[in-house]
Amino acid sequence: MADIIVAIDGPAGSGKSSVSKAAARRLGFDYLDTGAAYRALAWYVLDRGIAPDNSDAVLASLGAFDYSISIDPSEPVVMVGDADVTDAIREPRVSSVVSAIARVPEVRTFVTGIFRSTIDAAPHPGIVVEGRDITTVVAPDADARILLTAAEEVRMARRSAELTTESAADVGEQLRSRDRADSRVVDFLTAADGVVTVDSTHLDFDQTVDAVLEVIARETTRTSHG
Ligand SMILES: Nc1ncnc2c1ncn2[C@@H]1O[C@H](COP(=O)(O)OP(=O)(O)OP(=O)(O)O)[C@@H](O)[C@H]1O
Ligand SMILES: Nc1ccn([C@@H]2O[C@H](COP(=O)(O)O)[C@@H](O)[C@H]2O)c(=O)n1
Repeated sequence: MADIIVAIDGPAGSGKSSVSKAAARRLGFDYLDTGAAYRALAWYVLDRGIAPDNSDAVLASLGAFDYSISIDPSEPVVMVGDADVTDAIREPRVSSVVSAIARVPEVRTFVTGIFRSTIDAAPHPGIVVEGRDITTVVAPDADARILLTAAEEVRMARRSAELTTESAADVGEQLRSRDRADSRVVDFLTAADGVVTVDSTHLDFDQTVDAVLEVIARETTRTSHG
C-alpha cells in the first residue's frame, strides 16, 4: 500500500484531474481518477442498451462489468473488458448520464471497493486520488485532504475552452446540471473538518499545482510528526 494518500475532491471543471495528475508526476506518486470508474460504468450501461436511470438493471449489470484503470499519471488508460474507453468516457453522451449511475448507493459501494483495492495495491510511495467523496468516504484518513475549487464562471470558461465543438452556453449548462445532481448525493462544495481548500479562481494552472503541492508538503509533515 502507498505510504502517503492524498485525497482531492471538488466540483466539475475545478481542475481535479489535470492538477492531481501534475502533482502526482512531480511527486513520483500514482494517480487515481475515481470519476473514470463511474464514467466507464455509464459507458458500459449505454453500450448494453440499459436505461441509465433503471437502477435495478444497472445493478444487475455490475457482475459482468470488467473494469481496469492504469494509475500511471502520465498514461491513464481506462479499459472495460477489451475496449479502451479512455476517450469515449469523456464524451457528452456519457457525461450527461453519469450522475444517474453515481446516485445509486449500491453502485457507490461497489466502486468504492475497487478504489480501496487499487489504493492498497499502488506500487509507488504515494497516490493522489481525486473525485467527489474521497476526503469524506473513500479515504477519510488520507494524509492530505484537499477541496479544489474555483468560481463557477471560471470553471465554465476553462471547460468551454477545451470543448470547442459545443457552445459555451451548452457547456456551462452541462457543468451546472451535473454539479446540481451530484451535490444531492455527496457534499463536495464545502470542506469537511480537516480538509484544506485550494481556490484556483485567481490562479493559473502552474500556480494551482504549486498550491496543492504546498498543502501536501505541509499536511504530510504535520501528520508524520503526529
Ligand atoms: N488553475 C487553472 N488555471 C487554468 N486552467 C485550469 C486551471 N486548473 C484547471 N484548468 C483547466 O481546466 C480544465 C478542467 O480541468 P479538469 O478536467 O482537470 O477538471 P476536473 O475537476 O477533473 O473536471 P471534471 O470533474 O468535470 O472531470 C482543464 O482544461 C484544465 O487544464
Ligand atoms: N468520487 C466520485 C467521482 C465521480 N463521481 C461521479 O462521476 C462523475 C464523473 O466524474 P468526473 O470527476 O470525471 O467529472 C461525476 O459527475 C459524479 O457523478 C462521483 O459520484 N464520485
